[in-house]
Amino acid sequence: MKSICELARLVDGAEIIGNKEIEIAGIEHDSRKVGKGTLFVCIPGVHVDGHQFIRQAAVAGACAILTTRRDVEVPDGMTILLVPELRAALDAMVPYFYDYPARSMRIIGITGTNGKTTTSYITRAILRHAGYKVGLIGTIQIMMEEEVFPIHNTTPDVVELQHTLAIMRDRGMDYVVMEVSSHALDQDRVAGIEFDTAVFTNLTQDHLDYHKTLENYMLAKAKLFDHVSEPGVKQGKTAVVNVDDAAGKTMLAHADCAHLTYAIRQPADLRATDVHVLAGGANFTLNHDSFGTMPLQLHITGIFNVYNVMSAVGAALAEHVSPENIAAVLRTFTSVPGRFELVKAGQDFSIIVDYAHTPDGVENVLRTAREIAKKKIIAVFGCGGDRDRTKRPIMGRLAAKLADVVIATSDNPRSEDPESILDEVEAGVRETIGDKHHERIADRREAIFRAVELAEPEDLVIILGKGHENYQILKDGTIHFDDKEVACEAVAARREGKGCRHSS
Ligand SMILES: CC(=O)N[C@H]1[C@@H](OP(=O)(O)OP(=O)(O)OC[C@H]2O[C@@H](n3ccc(=O)[nH]c3=O)[C@H](O)[C@@H]2O)O[C@H](CO)[C@@H](O)[C@@H]1O[C@H](C)C(=O)N[C@@H](C)C(=O)N[C@H](CCC(=O)O)C(=O)O
Ligand SMILES: Nc1ncnc2c1ncn2[C@@H]1O[C@H](COP(=O)(O)OP(=O)(O)OP(=O)(O)O)[C@@H](O)[C@H]1O
Ligand SMILES: N[C@H](CCC[C@H](N)C(=O)O)C(=O)O
Ligand SMILES: [Mg+2]
Repeated sequence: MKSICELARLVDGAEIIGNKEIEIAGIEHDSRKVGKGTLFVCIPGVHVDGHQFIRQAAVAGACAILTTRRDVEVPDGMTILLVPELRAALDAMVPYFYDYPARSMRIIGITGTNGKTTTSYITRAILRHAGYKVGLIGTIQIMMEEEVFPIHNTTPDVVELQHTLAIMRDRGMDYVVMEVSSHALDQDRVAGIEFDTAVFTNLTQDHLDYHKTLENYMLAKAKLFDHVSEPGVKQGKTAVVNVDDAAGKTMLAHADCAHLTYAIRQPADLRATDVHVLAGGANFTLNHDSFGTMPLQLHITGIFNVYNVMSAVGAALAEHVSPENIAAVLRTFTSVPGRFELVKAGQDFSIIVDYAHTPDGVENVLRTAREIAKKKIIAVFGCGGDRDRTKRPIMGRLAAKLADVVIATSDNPRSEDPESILDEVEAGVRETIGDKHHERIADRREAIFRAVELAEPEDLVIILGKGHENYQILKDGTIHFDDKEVACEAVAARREGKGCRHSS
């Protein structure tokens, strides 16, 4: 509980209209989450204006609203906390409301186009093996030790994030490992968080719909390193940076703290040498002054995962985890849901489900697939709607170049027409295809069934873009959809000589 006056004092120019004596029991910007004594934050969003939900919030128990609009109408008895700028007000008030939870735990933030989720899972495993209680916040879910909670954004907004951190603190987490998306950095969702270790994985094209240029996108990522540089209550902060990536330099330039660099191709503090990518994993040697050399046989494969391992090891070293604990986890770590995940349904060919949804992701994953494939690669992939359109033909080109059979399909079309997305994907496919086998099937289920139907013994069917997702977002709503489930159904249907429509 905090008094509304306390909250108002945090914001220059704030004014309380109505009862000044009220106590605030919670802060929410979603009317559906409001309870008794809540301060309801009215956000004019992209889709709807939060001011429309004031009455609903009042019925649900909200005692006050936070707004920038003096002319707003509220039910009798409701207090208005009027501020000049909403985001700045939230950034000041919400961490204060929860007593700055991030100050009581060590926080590891991971940014970069690809590899954040994978790095976060490996880091979590290492820290837990070292005996710490770990919270995780990222694309797939929120975790507090073994307990799992749903999540809607990779990095939640400041209201949900601070609330989550407060619960983690109250449950005694020593560490929080969190993915920090470029949207979150641009929108200050991580305000009030003092990071102990900030990790940069890589920067390649994505989200140009939002950031417009790669430069803006890079500078948004660099804000994580501005955060880690800010003076605060924490000691011993470190920036862990991939210096094989050209943007690594920019991240380091923003990081006024200790640096721990990692690379395969460049000189760096932490290096992987003698890298061999195999079907079931990758063998390499890790080199760092603190332990000399560490020979490893990973159970996850692809050069990109060697980089993800180095990000996680860099974070663990920055947090002074012993090399023995690190090695023990790397030798046993098997998978991250939906990332290069093998689907075993008794078939005589391989099926892999992967979350590659950027040009770099598609390229990395298909190159890895090529290294391990015994026969043909049949790739099923699409591009999300309401997202960076410029990546569509590029992903089409890469799939056509690196797979033997391409089946272009829908990812999450969201509000867009699936066929128009496919037109843009196909433009890239056609440029590159030569005489390769190419099909276009908008229905993702049919596309997966078709790939399975086409597969011959020892082929590799690779289904890209949706990984762990168990839904598909269509214009008319969201349906249950799970690539792994559908792939298993397709194998079963093929065995029984049935088609796609018979087994749903
Ligand atoms: C562009 C963007 O960042 N949009 C975010 C924004 O949504 P919005 O502006 O559309 O909000 P809105 O739906 O119009 O709602 C406005 C207000 O009305 C409220 N409302 C709405 C309905 C209702 O019944 N009652 C109610 O009170 C909402 O809670 C909100 O406060 O505010 C929402 C609440 O915080 C976010 O969930 C939403 O993220 C959307 C879902 C999104 O897709 N974001 C993507 C682009 C994103 O942020 N992605 C990155 C990951 C990228 C990566 O890892 O590659 C991420 O961190 O997830
Ligand atoms: N280090 C990497 N470099 C390039 N591609 C990668 C890397 N790690 C993973 N990938 C590819 O990107 C996909 C997504 O990986 P992951 O979920 O770890 O990334 P992410 O950064 O969390 O993505 P998102 O931004 O959607 O949350 C993987 O399924 C794989 O295809
Ligand atoms: N964090 C990414 C995830 C993309 C996943 C892909 N399946 C899609 O829907 O485009 C985004 O929101 O752009
Ligand atoms: Mg992620």
